Amino acid sequence: MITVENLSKSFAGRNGPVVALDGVNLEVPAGTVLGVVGPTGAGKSTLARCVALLERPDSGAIRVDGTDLVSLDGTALRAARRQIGVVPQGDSLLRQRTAAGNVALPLESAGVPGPQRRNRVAELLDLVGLTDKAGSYPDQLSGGQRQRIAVARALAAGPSVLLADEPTSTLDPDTTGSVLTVLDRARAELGITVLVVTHDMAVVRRICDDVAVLENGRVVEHGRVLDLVSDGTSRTASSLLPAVDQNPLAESRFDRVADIVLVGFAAVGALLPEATSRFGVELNLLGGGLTRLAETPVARFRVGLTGERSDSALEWISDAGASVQRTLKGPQGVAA
Ligand SMILES: Nc1ncnc2c1ncn2[C@@H]1O[C@H](COP(=O)(O)OP(=O)(O)OP(=O)(O)O)[C@@H](O)[C@H]1O
Repeated sequence: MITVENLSKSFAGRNGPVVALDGVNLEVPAGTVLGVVGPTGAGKSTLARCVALLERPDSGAIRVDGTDLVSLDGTALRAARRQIGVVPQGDSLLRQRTAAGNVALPLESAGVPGPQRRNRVAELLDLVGLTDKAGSYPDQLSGGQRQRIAVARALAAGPSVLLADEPTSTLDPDTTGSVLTVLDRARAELGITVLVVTHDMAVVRRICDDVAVLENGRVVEHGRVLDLVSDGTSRTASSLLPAVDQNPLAESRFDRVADIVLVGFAAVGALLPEATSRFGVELNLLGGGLTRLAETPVARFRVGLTGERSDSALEWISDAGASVQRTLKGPQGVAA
């Protein structure tokens, strides 16, 4: 479990201090993945560097399993660092070492004896699916394979927390998938707590349980991904859900127009037709579609309803477990 309490950090800038983090509070439950997103300069990397103990915050606390890392120094700090594996931004492997040699590095530094080290490296290469690349040099690996080796190296010392700063930013969508699978396996098979900094909402969609949005050094939204997508006021929701094209002309033909979000719904296909027959309304799909958030199917549809009992139909859909967000009330276009 990682807890960040009131964390602040400024840097000296040409025109005075630059506030990178301004009273950040976050919690990452043990064995979950938190995605930290936000625009360029929001403070994401600074947060990751502070949690990795590569940067000292000006104030605040960073607790890993209850211990405040900020208050540590000397031997205690070195021991705490071993609890935190870091996948740095960009290409970070040593060119003159093989894949196995890169993974072995932290074990060599920790003085782990040869036979034990070899076993551990073999386990880690297996975890990231690159056993057959043990003897390859970084230049002989693809970008995605290099990142998977960087993840294996970050896991070598047996950390309880893994930090990954933009682990997929230089990769194409296919290769991104293989790196995300490895991060997901680290959480699922080793029970590691993962904090991943990213610009890419596909990373959040694929592996994150929770998401935190940083802007100007502050957390402006934080919560479970599956809760946020059902929250009509969430700014993260629209970038995670299937897009809906705006079509005011088509929408104006209906008595009611609503966005309906269904999370983990096995009967997505059945709910809307049932509302139609129960309430005698005409219900038309105007846009949206299906996606997956990690393993959970999620749908967002924009629907247009015509008929006297349109409101009752929407209420019934909501009672059945969907999030119903009214976007238009009546053909005159008065917002609800
Ligand atoms: N070492 C430093 N010295 C001076 N200013 C810094 C330093 N590191 C970060 N900053 C400033 O702190 C702010 C936050 O930077 P940070 O790199 O944490 O943002 P970010 O959200 O990770 O951005 P990006 O998405 O571009 O990586 C920015 O204004 C940045 O210029």
